[in-house]
Amino acid sequence: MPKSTTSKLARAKTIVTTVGSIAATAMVVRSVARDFLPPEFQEYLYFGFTNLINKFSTDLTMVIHEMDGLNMNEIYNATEVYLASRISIEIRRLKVTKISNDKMINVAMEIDQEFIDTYNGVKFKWCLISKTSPMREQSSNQNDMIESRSFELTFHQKYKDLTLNDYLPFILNYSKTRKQQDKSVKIFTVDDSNFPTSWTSANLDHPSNFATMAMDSDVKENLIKDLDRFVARREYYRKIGKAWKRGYLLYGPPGTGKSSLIAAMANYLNFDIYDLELTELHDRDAIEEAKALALENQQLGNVDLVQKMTLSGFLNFVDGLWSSCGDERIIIFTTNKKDKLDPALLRPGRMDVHIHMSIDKHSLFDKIEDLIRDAKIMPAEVAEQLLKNDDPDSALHGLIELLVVKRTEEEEKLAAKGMEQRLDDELATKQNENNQKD
Ligand SMILES: Nc1ncnc2c1ncn2[C@@H]1O[C@H](COP(=O)(O)OP(=O)(O)OP(=O)(O)O)[C@@H](O)[C@H]1O
Repeated sequence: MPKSTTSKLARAKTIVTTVGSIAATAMVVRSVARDFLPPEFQEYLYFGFTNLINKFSTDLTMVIHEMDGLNMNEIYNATEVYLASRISIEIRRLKVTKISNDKMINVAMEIDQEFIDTYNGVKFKWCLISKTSPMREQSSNQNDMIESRSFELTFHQKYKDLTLNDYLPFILNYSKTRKQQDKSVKIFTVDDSNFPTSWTSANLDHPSNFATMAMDSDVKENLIKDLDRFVARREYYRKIGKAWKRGYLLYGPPGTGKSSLIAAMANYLNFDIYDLELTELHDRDAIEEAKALALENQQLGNVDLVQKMTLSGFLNFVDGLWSSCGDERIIIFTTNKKDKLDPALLRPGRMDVHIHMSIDKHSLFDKIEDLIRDAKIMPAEVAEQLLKNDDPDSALHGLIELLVVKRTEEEEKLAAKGMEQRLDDELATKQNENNQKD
């Protein structure tokens, strides 16, 4: 190897070793300082050190604190979610958690770990920092400490606009979509037994989905298309200046699947349900509070319609829900008696899609009813035949064929019996005649 190359390599090796040992020393100093120095002095050292480095650096660091006063910082939460999905094997320490309703194990960055993310070809360095300081105001005990966490985001200062206008909004959007995908669907009901009225929640865990719903296949297909169109149209609603909301009315006799369809829609969209039974809200205050709660939280609301409220009171209630700003909301009204509702309620804008949940019979049911009366068949044989085919029409046609066979067999049996009887009768008559002759 030429001498110059060897010396260059040696120099590079020295630089790498030096940088490595400086980094290692900094880590050791940082943890020793945390263990032995008072927090105020740690802070002083930390800022002195970062100021010194900043004088020579072209980097910019943004600090994203977990809390802004008493409020959670949305960017901090979003960053946690985003980094959890991006952190790779380069990270040596990870935080692993699972809270009871979570579907999966959550992995997150641990304190003092660093991660380099690349976005649009630009490198962004993330580090999770934790600081403790005495709880002076809130606690009487001088030794009580409070922990505050923050992410530090470091990048070349020329990318400040890209970071604020593209990278951070991208992280916010990503985390929102991710949370939506990972969460369990919940059902919230109003608890007005206490004051103030509040929502109580439970996991929906309803097995209903579009595959299990027995309803007209065209109506089902149109409903799925309508929901898909609605959730994809955020920008469209904004452009035309309309609140991003859609109203559905499910009507039909009790037990025809209205509640099941709501569960199927919630499971399909992964939306929470806020269930408002207006009969259970007895006084005006409770209704007003339920409305306020719905405005804050509602994503997919089910309102059971009753006739107890005045029309103007009800319109006020519905329009209040509609006029709230915020993200996508679907409100589903259910009733057993659509004809009793005022047309003002039914107009598009309040209830955009009307779905009749009925006990309509399949066109082949009458034929089956006729055949089954005459055919001698056991219920287990009917069930066995229906299970042979997934397609309802083919399954019913199969059953009809089986019933025809059974009926023919029965007719043949009866005919044979009839013939036997006739022969017996004829024989008996002949014997009688012979006896009389004798
Ligand atoms: N069309 C349907 N498809 C699938 N299951 C149905 C259907 N209709 C009724 N069911 C079944 O019948 C039961 C009662 O249905 P559901 O509670 O959804 O009816 P509903 O119309 O909401 O009744 P109500 O008006 O009394 O609240 C559920 O367990 C559901 O599984």
